[in-house]
Amino acid sequence: MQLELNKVTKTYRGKQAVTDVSMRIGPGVLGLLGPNGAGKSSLMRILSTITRPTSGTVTWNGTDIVARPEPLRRVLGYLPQDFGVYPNLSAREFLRYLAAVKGLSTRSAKERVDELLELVNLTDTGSRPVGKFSGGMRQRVGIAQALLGDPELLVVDEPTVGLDPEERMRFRNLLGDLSSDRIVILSTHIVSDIEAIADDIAILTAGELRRRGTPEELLRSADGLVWEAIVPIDAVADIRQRATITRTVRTSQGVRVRAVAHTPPVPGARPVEPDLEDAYVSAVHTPIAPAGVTR
Ligand SMILES: Nc1ncnc2c1ncn2[C@@H]1O[C@H](COP(=O)(O)OP(=O)(O)OP(=O)(O)O)[C@@H](O)[C@H]1O
Repeated sequence: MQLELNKVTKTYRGKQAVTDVSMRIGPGVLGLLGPNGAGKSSLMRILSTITRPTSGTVTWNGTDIVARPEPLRRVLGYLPQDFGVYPNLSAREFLRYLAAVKGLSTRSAKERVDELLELVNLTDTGSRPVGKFSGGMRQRVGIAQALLGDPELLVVDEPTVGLDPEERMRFRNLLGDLSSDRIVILSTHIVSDIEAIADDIAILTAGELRRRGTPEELLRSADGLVWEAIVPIDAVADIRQRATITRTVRTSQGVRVRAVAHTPPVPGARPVEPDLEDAYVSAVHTPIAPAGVTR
């Protein structure tokens, strides 16, 4: 089970959305992290064979997915960012309909849909119209439809947008559970979405792969770049000129500022251990990946 990208580039009318991305992806959860407009959806649409790369190649177990998309499509589950439902159908009807479109026989569709409703915890609400579902419930229908064919490759594009904190957590756990025997690629701009479940993280900015590694490797890449200081409130704007602020907390002595920078952003700032959020910010704001971090 291996997906390999080699110098993948996507250009829309002269504008580059993805530039020269090369990665080898194996089983487990790959968290694709990047700010809005970084090219995550474009990359995921390419991996899902919805869009072709402008140049570069993608292979699935050695087979080029542009020249021969079928082997990948047979084992692919895809939850797009703008997943649409038929609001008047129940979750059960909707999933059975999609199973029929996928070519499952009526009998196996019935069994598979019941199994999936159970897996995403919608058995009790499976007969209600999807239009009446909360965002989290709809996303769970989305995951169920992506799992209809028991995919080896599951691609989910920003699945936690619009979910409340509890739904986010449930959704993350579900994706984590699904990753044991398949490749799960999950895109997000929120570090905490992938922190607990991704053993492999790729950070994309302005179409380019800035970092790739395990959470530990990414943390190491931000070593020596994270600072904390307590400053008067009117000094915060000044720090912002010299560093990327990742957090501010008001305290009785002033504002505790946490910032990413190559040098102390104010005299007396103390170096602190990076967390994944710091590592992400430093990757986005540091143009060149240190040696050894890009796989
Ligand atoms: N079909 C398209 N036509 C023209 N430009 C596009 C198209 N799709 C994406 N883009 C542009 O390509 C760049 C990357 O967009 P993409 O949607 O891939 O990024 P993203 O990281 O998924 O961001 P978001 O989370 O905001 O969707 C953006 O500048 C976007 O405007």
